[in-house]
Amino acid sequence: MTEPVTAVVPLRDGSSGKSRLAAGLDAGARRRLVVALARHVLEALAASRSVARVVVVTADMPFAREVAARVGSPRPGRPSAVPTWPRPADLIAEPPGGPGLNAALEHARSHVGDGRLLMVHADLPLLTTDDVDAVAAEPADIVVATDRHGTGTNLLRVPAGAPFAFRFGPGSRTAHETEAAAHGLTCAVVQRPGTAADLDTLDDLAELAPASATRGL
Ligand SMILES: Nc1nc2c(ncn2[C@@H]2O[C@H](COP(=O)(O)OP(=O)(O)OP(=O)(O)O)[C@@H](O)[C@H]2O)c(=O)[nH]1
Ligand SMILES: C=C(OP(=O)(O)O)C(=O)O
Repeated sequence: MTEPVTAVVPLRDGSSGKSRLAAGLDAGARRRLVVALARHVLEALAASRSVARVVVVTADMPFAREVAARVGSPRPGRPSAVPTWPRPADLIAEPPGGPGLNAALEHARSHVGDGRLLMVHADLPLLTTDDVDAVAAEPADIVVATDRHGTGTNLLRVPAGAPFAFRFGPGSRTAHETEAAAHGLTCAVVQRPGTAADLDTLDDLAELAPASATRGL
């Protein structure tokens, strides 16, 4: 039996995110996409056996509440991913004017207790419960689920109390491996279709558009 994780989902505000799509999608379309992607990720986490608690850390509480309220509700023509919503996400406000993703995750870590944390980006349209359970079960101290290029980090599992600094950003896969080694922690790198496909660019959108979380947008 896998020791459960607390999933931590960083969610940027409702207007500035997905800026790399601005050349092809207007602000309203980007917002709808961010909502659909985040909803998909939160539903996958909620339905995963290995997730005990879901936390969203955000600078935009009204937006996060709007996203969380849609989780588990039926979509027209599609069965609900979570027929009975088992665990609503807890929302944590990051400090105003905070310097970005790593600081937001650090803030979330200081608010959740012991155990194992699983940081999960909110832009993974193919993420499944099996993916989440596989990352949770990986036998290592640190688990990096890298992106399709093998250079980034889409999910990161850490022991809550470990002296491990988050290094999300360009080259974060290597940075996280280096950080693990510096603290004598074992590190596994995983790459599965559902964990590797993050939607950042217009090319990603074209490729992933038929996926469940982005279909029809
Ligand atoms: N709470 C919080 N989450 C963030 C922040 N920056 C990015 N995120 C989240 O981190 C994850 C990865 O985001 P990125 O792909 O780096 O950024 P993005 O806003 O989605 O897209 P770009 O604007 O194109 O970089 C997504 O879940 C974002 O919502 C931040 O400053 N605070
Ligand atoms: C933040 C990261 O990725 P992206 O901005 O591409 O989502 C990362 O890979 O560490």
